[in-house]
Amino acid sequence: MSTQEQAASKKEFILTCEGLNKSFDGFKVIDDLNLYIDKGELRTIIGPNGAGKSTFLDLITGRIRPDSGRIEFGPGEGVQLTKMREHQINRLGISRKFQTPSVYSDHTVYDNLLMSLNRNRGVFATLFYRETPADRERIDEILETIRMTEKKQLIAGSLSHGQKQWLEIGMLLAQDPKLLLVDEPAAGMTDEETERTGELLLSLAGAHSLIVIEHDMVFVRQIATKVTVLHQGSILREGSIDHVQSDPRVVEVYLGRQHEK
Ligand SMILES: Nc1ncnc2c1ncn2[C@@H]1O[C@H](COP(=O)(O)OP(=O)(O)OP(=O)(O)O)[C@@H](O)[C@H]1O
Repeated sequence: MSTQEQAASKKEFILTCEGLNKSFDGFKVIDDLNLYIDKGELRTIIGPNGAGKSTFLDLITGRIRPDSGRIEFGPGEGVQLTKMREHQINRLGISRKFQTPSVYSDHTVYDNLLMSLNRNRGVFATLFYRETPADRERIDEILETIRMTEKKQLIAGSLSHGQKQWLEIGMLLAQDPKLLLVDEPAAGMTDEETERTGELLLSLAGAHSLIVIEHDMVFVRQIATKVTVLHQGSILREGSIDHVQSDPRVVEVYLGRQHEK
């Protein structure tokens, strides 16, 4: 689809980024970026180190502000994110999962999910809160989604790296996000964990929209329907995994250099 066609069908997009720019100390990290994410889509973003992938997620979540450009969230006349604060953007339903898992190590898997479910109730209310049957049902549902029902009474600190990552994804799901931003989920995982993570992310698409940043091309192939290749802060190529993997420019600036790392 051309940029004009994309702009014309904007009503369907969960995220619309147009003319986005961001420099650090005069160095352009995001360069006139136009990027559109469909509602329910799982988009994978790849690209060399320093291409601006993490910066792009920072701009969406309000961690940093763009120098210029628009980021709209939601179909139709979306909400303009660029002037909002991080917690306001989070409350709209945009959640980010960083590379390192962050769970409450001394608590059980179940309690971690319960605490996430209660996050919006505030600390004081949470201290004295007893879960309702609806909460228990929701937690059971999430446990099933992340395939950790049998692990629910385990202390989170005793889980494997992969299990911690799935738990954290579950904790984000407890907040019912519309858009999930996931930073290198397969990093540090075994092949089996990587595959399960791919299955999990694929199962979330549709009901949620997802942007996944990843370097592991086996994993990208497993999850990717549409891949965006970011290079020097703008889109180098976009399309199916086969399309981008066979593109000489993508091979030149990224795939051909991966083994050098
Ligand atoms: N807060 C900051 N201040 C100054 N420079 C920054 C800041 N954040 C990022 N950069 C620079 O911006 C460029 C893009 O970084 P970014 O982390 O977005 O790349 P990336 O595509 O995520 O790379 P990687 O694959 O290595 O994570 C890099 O040159 C980085 O050093």
